[in-house]
Amino acid sequence: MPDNTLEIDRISKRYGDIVALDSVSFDVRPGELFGFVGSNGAGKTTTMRIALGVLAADSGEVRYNGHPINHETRTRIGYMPEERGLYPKMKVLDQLVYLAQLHGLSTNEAHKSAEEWILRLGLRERRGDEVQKLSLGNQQRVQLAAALVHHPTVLVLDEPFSGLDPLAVDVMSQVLREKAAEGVPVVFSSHQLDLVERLCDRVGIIRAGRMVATGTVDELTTSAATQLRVGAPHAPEGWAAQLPGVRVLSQNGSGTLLELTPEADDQAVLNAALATGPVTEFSRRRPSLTELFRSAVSDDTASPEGEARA
Ligand SMILES: Nc1ncnc2c1ncn2[C@@H]1O[C@H](COP(=O)(O)OP(=O)(O)OP(=O)(O)O)[C@@H](O)[C@H]1O
Repeated sequence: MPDNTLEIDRISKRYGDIVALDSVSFDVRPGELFGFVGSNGAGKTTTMRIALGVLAADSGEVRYNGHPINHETRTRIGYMPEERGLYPKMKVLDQLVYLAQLHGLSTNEAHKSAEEWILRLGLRERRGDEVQKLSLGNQQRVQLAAALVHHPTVLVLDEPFSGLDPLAVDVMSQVLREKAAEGVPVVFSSHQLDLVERLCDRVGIIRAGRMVATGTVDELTTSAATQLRVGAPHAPEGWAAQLPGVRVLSQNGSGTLLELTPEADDQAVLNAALATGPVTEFSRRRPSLTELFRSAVSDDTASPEGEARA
């Protein structure tokens, strides 16, 4: 798959007895924002470090533009490591210029790009400060600038939003959208699922080292079990419990929230509700990414590498 796609192809990694990754595969296409989500310890950082080439996989391959990642392609990746990787005693501008030059930019280009990102990320007042004297949020802005300063053609960002204030979240979101619009494949991990849902074109959910779902948020929520809210004020408790393919999620006051498998008959549910008296509400509701995530990471039957399922 050429055309600047980043391909993670069946990568596996063990740390001693711990299986950190078990045949993880997904693609990040040019111009796409891909959200990589999973619980603590699920394998996100390990995957991203392997994608960048700072950690070797036991098996599998990472390709960019159809070729295995090598030294040359590595310099074209903008990477934001989870553990952050700035020199604490170096000044912001000096640091960015140094990193840009390290990735092959000339002194002039490096200065120009560093100044541009300093302005863009609201760091003008801080450009002469040592990184260690900045607040954590500002250090993170510098870290983003460091990932972008050499004009990367791929972006791999490990939890770029953690610890940012709402304004910085907006700036970061805007920058990532712009990079994607320029045709850069962008993958980032995050625990902020509302943000991922809002921002990402596609999402991958990893659970205990295995991909359990990949797809657009729409695809994932459409293929998930449907939720149905039924307003039946006179319905006795447990009125829907025996209906085939139906699970009662909650019942209180006048409302019952049901989860329906694809085989369940919603008209049978409606008839059962009408048999109890008037029905004041009967509405389908798609689960949010957060709900989908909870069910994907807690569902023991989740099949690995399912496309558009959770
Ligand atoms: N250097 C290491 N040595 C041993 N085990 C490791 C090492 N690095 C990671 N692991 C283990 O590999 C698994 C995957 O860890 P990883 O850091 O990739 O998860 P993660 O999804 O990024 O988690 P988090 O959301 O907490 O950052 C975990 O069980 C972790 O304990």
